[in-house]
Amino acid sequence: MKAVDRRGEEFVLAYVDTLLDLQLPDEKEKRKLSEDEIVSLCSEFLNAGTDTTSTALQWIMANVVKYPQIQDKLFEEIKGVVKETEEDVKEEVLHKLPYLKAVILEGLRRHPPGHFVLPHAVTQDVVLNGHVVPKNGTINFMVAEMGWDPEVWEDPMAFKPERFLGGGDCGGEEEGFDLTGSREIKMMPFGAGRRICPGSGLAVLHLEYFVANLVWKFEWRAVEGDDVDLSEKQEFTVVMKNPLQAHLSPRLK
Ligand code: HEM
Repeated sequence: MKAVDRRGEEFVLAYVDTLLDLQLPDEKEKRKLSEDEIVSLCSEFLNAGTDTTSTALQWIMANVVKYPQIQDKLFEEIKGVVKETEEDVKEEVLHKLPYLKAVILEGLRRHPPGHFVLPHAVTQDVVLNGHVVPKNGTINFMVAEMGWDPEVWEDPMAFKPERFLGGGDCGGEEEGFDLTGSREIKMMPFGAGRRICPGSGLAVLHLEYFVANLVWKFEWRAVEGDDVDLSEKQEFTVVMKNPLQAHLSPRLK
């Protein structure tokens, strides 16, 4: 846990350092950022980083509870690389858990916390599929719809982590699935291009780390008579309309 915390802390400090060095681009206004501006950027940064990650975590755990065979497979995979007496799944072993990575990617595809990115503007008139987008026009991207496109994804509304293991929709890409969209865009839960989420690496690390440890330490079961409901509700992010309820039993003796 400490190692992951430290990575988060280093990341935030590096971001604040960047802000302190930042010069506003307007020649007339060239100056360092004020204290208020830094506070507001830090607050934006913390908001952008916490609600998104915790929402994604809840959606992923909801599917882990709804589909016990996915949870069993995850547990078996972790058991293959972590000693039974070991209390934590350490950050260093996460790269040996491809099924865990597939579960996280499937969670971000099926339940992206943001169904849109932040508003963008075009810098010149653009014609897209016969439609003119005028200079300075605001545009956005339907992130969720991209991940649910039946022309790209087979049985898109099903939660099937296997599709990221090669041979499926993602066809065994050797370098792993391209979440940044630099090779091609099949889904973009973090956006794409110059304004892509700067916290995506940290977010995926957190999700892998938390899901691995939650499954390693506890057996998660649905509350009797309560089928996990995957209905959505729009808040700051798209959250579970009926938040996840589960019975947890410690696995470690
Ligand atoms: C699962 C977790 C997360 C998701 C799904 C997510 C998603 C996104 C998306 C879609 C954008 C907008 C990209 C665009 O407009 O093209 C964004 C921007 C941003 N995210 Fe994340 N994010 C997550 C976690 C984080 C974390 C952990 C941090 C920081 C620690 C963070 C910091 C930011 C910041 C500062 C921006 C604004 C970037 C800019 O405007 O240039 N995000 N994020």
